[in-house]
Amino acid sequence: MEKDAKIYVAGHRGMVGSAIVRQLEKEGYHNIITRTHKELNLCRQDDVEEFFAKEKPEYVFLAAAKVGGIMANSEALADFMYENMTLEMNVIHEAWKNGCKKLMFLGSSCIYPRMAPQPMKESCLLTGELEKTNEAYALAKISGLKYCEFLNKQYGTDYISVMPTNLYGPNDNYHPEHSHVLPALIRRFHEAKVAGAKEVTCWGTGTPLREFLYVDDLADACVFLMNNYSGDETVNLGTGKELTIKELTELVAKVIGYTGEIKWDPSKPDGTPRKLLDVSKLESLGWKYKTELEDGIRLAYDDFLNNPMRAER
Ligand SMILES: NC(=O)C1=CN([C@@H]2O[C@H](COP(=O)(O)OP(=O)(O)OC[C@H]3O[C@@H](n4cnc5c(N)ncnc54)[C@H](OP(=O)(O)O)[C@@H]3O)[C@@H](O)[C@H]2O)C=CC1
Ligand SMILES: C[C@H]1O[C@H](OP(=O)(O)OP(=O)(O)OC[C@H]2O[C@@H](n3cnc4c(=O)[nH]c(N)nc43)[C@H](O)[C@@H]2O)[C@@H](O)[C@@H](O)C1=O
Repeated sequence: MEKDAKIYVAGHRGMVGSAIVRQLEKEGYHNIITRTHKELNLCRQDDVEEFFAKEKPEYVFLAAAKVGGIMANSEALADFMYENMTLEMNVIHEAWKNGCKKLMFLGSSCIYPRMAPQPMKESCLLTGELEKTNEAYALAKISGLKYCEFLNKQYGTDYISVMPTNLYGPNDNYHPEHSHVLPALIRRFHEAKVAGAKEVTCWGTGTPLREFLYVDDLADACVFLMNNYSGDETVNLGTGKELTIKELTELVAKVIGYTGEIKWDPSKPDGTPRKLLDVSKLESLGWKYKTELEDGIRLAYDDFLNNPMRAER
């Protein structure tokens, strides 16, 4: 991307979109265009058509999506499918119709089969059944990835997709029920510490394994790949390291300084038992994460403390 290229970051007020804007600005890109959800609802085809025809961005980072943790996903399967499928088709299609040179579509590691061999390689896509708690979201993300691939094949575009592991960091969603596990734990342990609570209850059994990438590292990887990768196959974005949810709760409690007991509520879903990305393709392209999990949790906790409004979203 040329430093004065017109770059549209969709979803710039979200955790990932805001990190991509920060990274682009840090690297000297100065012609970034954005629209809030209120200004442009990406599910509305006519509005998206009008926006692209007028603005004609040269590059697009598609980081807008309906996003949520395990409960949000499993309780609203229809909404997660409809909104994600609609908005990504609208954006990718209009980008192509209006001559966008390169587009990056962001998916998620939940696109891979529930029982995929671990660590999961990009090539295991569509080789088995999906995890039921996020089946709708995964199907929408697989469709977006495939639409990019099919445009490349049929029309010779250079549209790429990346599949990040579980992310966390500044501008995360700290909603107590709808968020992902890391922001949920930051909020719950902080509130327990402030209230002097003797115990905190977390969801599921604590046995599932997860991998976490700090969002500023993710944004660095996205800009790097936009400049250094072309291809139909997606690229996994992660650290290649995992821990159990129980170990994660202990780490968050340590960072926050909560010393009470941690209990488990097995009536809440565990989700996929293990979800570790094979990051050898990413590393062979020349990129590796920088932020270790404990350091990243400290940074995320600072963000939580300094952005009280964010905690209420
Ligand atoms: N968070 C994570 O752990 C992971 C995220 N990802 C991917 O990263 C991307 C961004 O996620 P993240 O930043 O966490 O999510 P956020 O919820 O923080 O941000 C999503 C953004 O998209 C906007 N948006 C949603 N629907 C629409 C719409 N119809 N029209 C216009 N804007 C819309 C939201 O605006 P508003 O808030 O106003 O609705 C918000 O700014 C997604 O593609 C997601 O799949 C992948 C793996 C893990
Ligand atoms: C990014 C990814 O995110 C989702 O998949 P997930 O990894 O299962 O998501 P999660 O972060 O919500 O949970 C991870 C684990 O943590 C446990 N857990 C404990 N206590 C809390 C808790 O308080 N909140 C939450 N949310 N989980 C908790 C929880 O029971 C589970 O075992 C999908 O949306 C999927 O579509 C997707 O892309």
